[in-house]
Amino acid sequence: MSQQQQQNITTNNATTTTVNSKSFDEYIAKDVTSNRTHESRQMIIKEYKKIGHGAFGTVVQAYLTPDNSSWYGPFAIKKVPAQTEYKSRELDILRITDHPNIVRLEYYYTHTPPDARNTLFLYLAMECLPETLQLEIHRYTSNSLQLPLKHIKLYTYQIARGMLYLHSLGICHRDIKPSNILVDPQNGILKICDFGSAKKLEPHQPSISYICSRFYRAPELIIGCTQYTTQIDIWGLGCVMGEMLIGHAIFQGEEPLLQLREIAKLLGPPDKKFIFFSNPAYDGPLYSKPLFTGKSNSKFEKYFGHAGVDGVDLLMKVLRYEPERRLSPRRIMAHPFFDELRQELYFFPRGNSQPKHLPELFNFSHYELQVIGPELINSILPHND
Ligand SMILES: Nc1ncnc2c1ncn2[C@@H]1O[C@H](COP(=O)(O)OP(=O)(O)OP(=O)(O)O)[C@@H](O)[C@H]1O
Repeated sequence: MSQQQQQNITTNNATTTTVNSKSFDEYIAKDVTSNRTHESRQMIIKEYKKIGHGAFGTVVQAYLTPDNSSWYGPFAIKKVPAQTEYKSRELDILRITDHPNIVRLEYYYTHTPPDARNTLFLYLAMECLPETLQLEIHRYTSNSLQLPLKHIKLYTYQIARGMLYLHSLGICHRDIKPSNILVDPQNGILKICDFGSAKKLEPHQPSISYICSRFYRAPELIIGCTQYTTQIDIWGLGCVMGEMLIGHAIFQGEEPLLQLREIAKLLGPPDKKFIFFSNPAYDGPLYSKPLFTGKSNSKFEKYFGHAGVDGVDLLMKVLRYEPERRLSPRRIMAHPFFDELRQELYFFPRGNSQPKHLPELFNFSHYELQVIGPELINSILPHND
């Protein structure tokens, strides 16, 4: 690379990164608002590379500069069509959330790209993590390997901690799946991302049931329930944990209604009462005849036995038809499956023969301590004996 092609960039971590300026797409945004100081100013945005795209927009890695000399980033910038009549829920939620396991919004702005025929876009500049959990799972399965159990514990615990925070604010993510979970496999940090489907659920207010990606949809959503709770995310957590254990999605329905059949293959047939209370008008297939002989416990043991007794126990307490019987996030965090994280401080990141310190898992804020409550805190915190 020639001297002219190179450009030194000082990131907000005060490190210097050399990037190939040829691949940059550059533009000026007039009102870039900092989510830390709430001040707005003009900035130059240099897009570096595309790192993801989904149903609602694209995500690029980019750097920001107010003066062409100090550079901030890299950020993951998500571009979505700006909703002019009503405000973006994703922006509203990201602006108020502040938690180690929730992706952090650093800046936001609107801008009309030259090729967009006057369409206004909203840009969300978030902290950038190197991978999604989907990619991390794929790395292991494509090499016929299993994700180490300690990594599964580390990731599941952090999903539950992120959910504890979100749910305490009444926010339901509504699209929990491995591609919406960001990880840094080298330090074990996990953050939940993509709040494009998230909503603050109000008691007794209906919400649409056609939400969440098919393989991760809770049974009450499949049945058409519109008065669901944040416990739909707990179902998603169970599906993600199961996927980390077996290397592929655990319930792979070929079409929406067949999804319930896949669930019945593991849990047994759903109870009539559960169907009625989820949606009295449901007229889809019931799968009321057992699809296997024997007990559901032995099915769990057969598929997830390598998670150990505690792992199977946790999964069975999370993947339950009745939402109110699924464990809450704080009870998940207190489950003995995570005792290893409370006892041993180190883990081996992928590809490392040297152990590394686990990320901070118990640095609870005053708010989190209140949400956890005095009766559970001792089961969650590590013991010094
Ligand atoms: N903060 C981030 N750091 C790194 N990569 C990210 C970040 N945010 C998003 N991505 C990447 O971009 C992808 C799409 O982001 P996101 O899920 O927010 O968009 P979406 O349009 O809602 O997608 P989908 O329709 O798949 O839910 C993610 O799966 C991930 O690969």
